[in-house]
Amino acid sequence: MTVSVSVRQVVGPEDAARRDTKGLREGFVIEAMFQPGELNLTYSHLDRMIVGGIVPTGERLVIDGITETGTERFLDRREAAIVNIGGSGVVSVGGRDYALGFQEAIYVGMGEGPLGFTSDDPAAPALFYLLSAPAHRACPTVHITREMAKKVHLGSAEESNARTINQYVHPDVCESCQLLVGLTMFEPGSVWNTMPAHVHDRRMEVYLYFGMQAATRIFHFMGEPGETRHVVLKNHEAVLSPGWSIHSGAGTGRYAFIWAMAGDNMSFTDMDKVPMESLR
Ligand SMILES: O=C(O)C(=O)C[C@H](O)C(=O)CO
Ligand SMILES: [Zn+2]
Repeated sequence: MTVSVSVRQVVGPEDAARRDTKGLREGFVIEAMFQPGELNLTYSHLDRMIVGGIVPTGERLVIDGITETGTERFLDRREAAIVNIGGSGVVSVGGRDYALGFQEAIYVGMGEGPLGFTSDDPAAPALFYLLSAPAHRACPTVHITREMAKKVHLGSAEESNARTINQYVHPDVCESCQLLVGLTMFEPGSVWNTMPAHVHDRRMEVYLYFGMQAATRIFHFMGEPGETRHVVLKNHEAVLSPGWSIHSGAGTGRYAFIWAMAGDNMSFTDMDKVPMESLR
């Protein structure tokens, strides 16, 4: 079993504004993360967030150590959150097993590990989405159910953006050092996320779009408010968002997404709203 790790360097706003579609995708989009039997990680230099897709279909997949962190064990100086967006499965943390159903999550504190991943049914495998950021203290490992998530209702049918933000890793749900993770779901017919748009230079963010039909596409908007660009994303593609970039999308059909942030604070509402007149 191999853990594949690709590294993404930081792209600045002037560079991003000059890139063509291919260049934007190379800098920001994470494709083909979820592959049967594979454990694929992307190490982003945006707040050193690691983003991964893990699909166990046979032997247990394990993350113990990766050379990119320069530590003996993966979580020696990191925390992690794992959300299951597939069939039921088990995440083992230092030998303790946690059964994770669809849209259940686990927060894993610094110093824990190794992390093991199995699916209950290899024909309907678990799809484990992993996020990990540097940590400075050991917070307790917590199994987070859908019911435990803090719910925030936003938007309206008139604005095509009625949605519920489920906050999984959030100070009101469980302790963490800098990770914030949640899952946003839409009312039928609502297609817009995060519009009006915002930026938060204090925290990077990464979106994973999922729950889509094969032909559904997300037009994901990024860039500085006065220099917006878009990338077209399909099911299970993720997009990195630096602090200077808006991160908003519209889907051609039903979808949901997982957002995750790391940076200087854990205040979800600390965001700079972008007036519509500023968008170009
Ligand atoms: O639907 C939304 O709006 C979101 O989910 C927004 C993200 O949570 C976000 O951008 C937090 O900063
Ligand atoms: Zn945001």
